Amino acid sequence: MDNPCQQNDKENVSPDLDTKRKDYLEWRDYFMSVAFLSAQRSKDPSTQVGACIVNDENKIVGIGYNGMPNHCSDDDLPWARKGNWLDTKYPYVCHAEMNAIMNKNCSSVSGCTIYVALFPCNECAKLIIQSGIKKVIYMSDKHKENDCMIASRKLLDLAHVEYTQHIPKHRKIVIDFDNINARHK
Ligand SMILES: Nc1ccn([C@H]2C[C@H](O)[C@@H](COP(=O)(O)O)O2)c(=O)n1
Ligand SMILES: [Zn+2]
Repeated sequence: MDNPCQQNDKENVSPDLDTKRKDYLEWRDYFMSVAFLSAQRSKDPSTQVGACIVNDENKIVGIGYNGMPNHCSDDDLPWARKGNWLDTKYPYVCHAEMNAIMNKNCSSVSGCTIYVALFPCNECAKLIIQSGIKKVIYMSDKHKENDCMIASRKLLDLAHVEYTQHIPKHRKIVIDFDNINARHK
């Protein structure tokens, strides 16, 4: 007798639902996406950066984005890029890498990898080195020629911290809540 719960009618079996997915997110795209999702929390009007720290078991141990320090209202501090230095965001804003390291949910990030949207500046390179992070995976190196980035590479090289540009396998990753809601109705 046919079991009504068992989908054994060949015509009703969708090959896509019986076979392991092939287009799932591989680890690197996944962690870089987490960094980019975190960047969406940033209130910086011009550049939103996210960072995600991962241990050698592929577990996320820290996430951060660029923003003003804790207890310093981001309504009271400037977000400008130009003008008197003290009236710009630069002396105040905490970089994504710093926040990811400070937000760590384990005792140490030694030996971990940090995924970050932009190549780390020299100040973040120092934090990365001191925290024991061993690998930087970045998406963009658009300020490559700046002195800060030259200093950063010098420090990372001396400290034997590897850095690699991420080449995504998935060209586009979309979270479409409307579509998700429609499919779950
Ligand atoms: N690796 C980086 C590079 C930059 N940031 C932050 C710092 C600022 O909030 C913003 C850069 O501003 P811009 O000069 O492009 O207006 O991005 C970071 O968190 N991590
Ligand atoms: Zn930085």
